[in-house]
Amino acid sequence: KNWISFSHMSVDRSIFPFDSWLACEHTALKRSQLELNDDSSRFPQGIYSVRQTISRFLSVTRGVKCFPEQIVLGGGTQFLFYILRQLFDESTLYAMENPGYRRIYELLKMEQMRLKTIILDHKGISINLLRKTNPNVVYVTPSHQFPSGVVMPISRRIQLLNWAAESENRYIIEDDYDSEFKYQTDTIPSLQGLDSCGRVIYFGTFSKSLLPGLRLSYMILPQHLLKKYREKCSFIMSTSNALGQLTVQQFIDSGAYRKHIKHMKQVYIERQKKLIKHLKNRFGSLMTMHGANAGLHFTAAFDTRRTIDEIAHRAKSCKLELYNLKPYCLDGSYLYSKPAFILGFANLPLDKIDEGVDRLYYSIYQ
Ligand SMILES: Cc1ncc(COP(=O)(O)O)c(CN[C@H](CF)CCC(=O)O)c1O
Repeated sequence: KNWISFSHMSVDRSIFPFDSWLACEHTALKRSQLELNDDSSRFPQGIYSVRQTISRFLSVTRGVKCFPEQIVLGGGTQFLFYILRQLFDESTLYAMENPGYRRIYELLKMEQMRLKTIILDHKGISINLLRKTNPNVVYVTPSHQFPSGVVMPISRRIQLLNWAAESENRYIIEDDYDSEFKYQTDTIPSLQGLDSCGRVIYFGTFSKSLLPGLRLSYMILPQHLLKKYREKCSFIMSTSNALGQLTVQQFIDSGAYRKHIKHMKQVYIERQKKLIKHLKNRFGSLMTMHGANAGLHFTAAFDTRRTIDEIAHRAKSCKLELYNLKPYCLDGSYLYSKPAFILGFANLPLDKIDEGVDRLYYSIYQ
């Protein structure tokens, strides 16, 4: 039998419009030969006209307010984070959510940055603990907290912005990951769009809405950090390839992007609904779910005496690709009272859901 995947890592290539992507790449190649081979493609922030398209599209979809000049394109979120770090001095204290995005945690640790983790409550990062920790820079994922799936409500966003505005050297890094897919709640405006003091550094990526292999991500710097970036980092050449940038621009400007997101939402919402129905039928009160209001995964904790490792072993033996929350519990503390897992449905076709739930049941209870 074949593998069935609850992975949250990738998107479903079967619904990606490769034909229209190819047409956009063809147009980009024909139209933008200038940008492709002169030094504008090495511009550290990425091609200007691409940044104009992204700035327009973010203002419509996320209420982000920025000039193309404030956008820095890069080959991945981690790389942009690495660049951003150069703008702050060694004494900067960073804080991030726990559970949280381990790849950023490990990056800051590797750079020997001062780093504290802050646990969540049901509205996202705990404001009380944030005040106690008193960092200079706090990294949050408000759209669909990674990995717990909490959607940060407006009230908590305002509290966070007020915290940042209270003192000079305070910033919020808003990683707007997984912001394309909202279900029950309608779109909540970005922190960046609500910020009137220039304290929010906005991160975004095309890895979820297009393809992870594209490696095109972006950060938006407030004016005074942009000035510092240009003084310190403008010798670093662009790390996102020009053809990828120009193809994304064509894909967005032609309307194909909006159409693709709409299509993906329809497909994913149907899968999520069917998956949740089957899970509830099968597991009932043995399972508690969180974070299903948005994104391409939610989490589920199970009442069982089996350990996470035993469950992981059994899942593997029945060819079920299943990720648990242990790797995202930073600072070595497992934050859950029961075995908890990430249940992604981006790579789970409708006709595999039944079998997938059966294999999950086998892994945990049989
Ligand atoms: C919170 C968060 N911010 C950004 C990205 C995107 O980074 P990039 O493609 O480099 O732009 C991810 C990507 N997360 C992984 C892919 F889904 C899964 C988790 C894992 O890395 O283990 C992420 O979780």
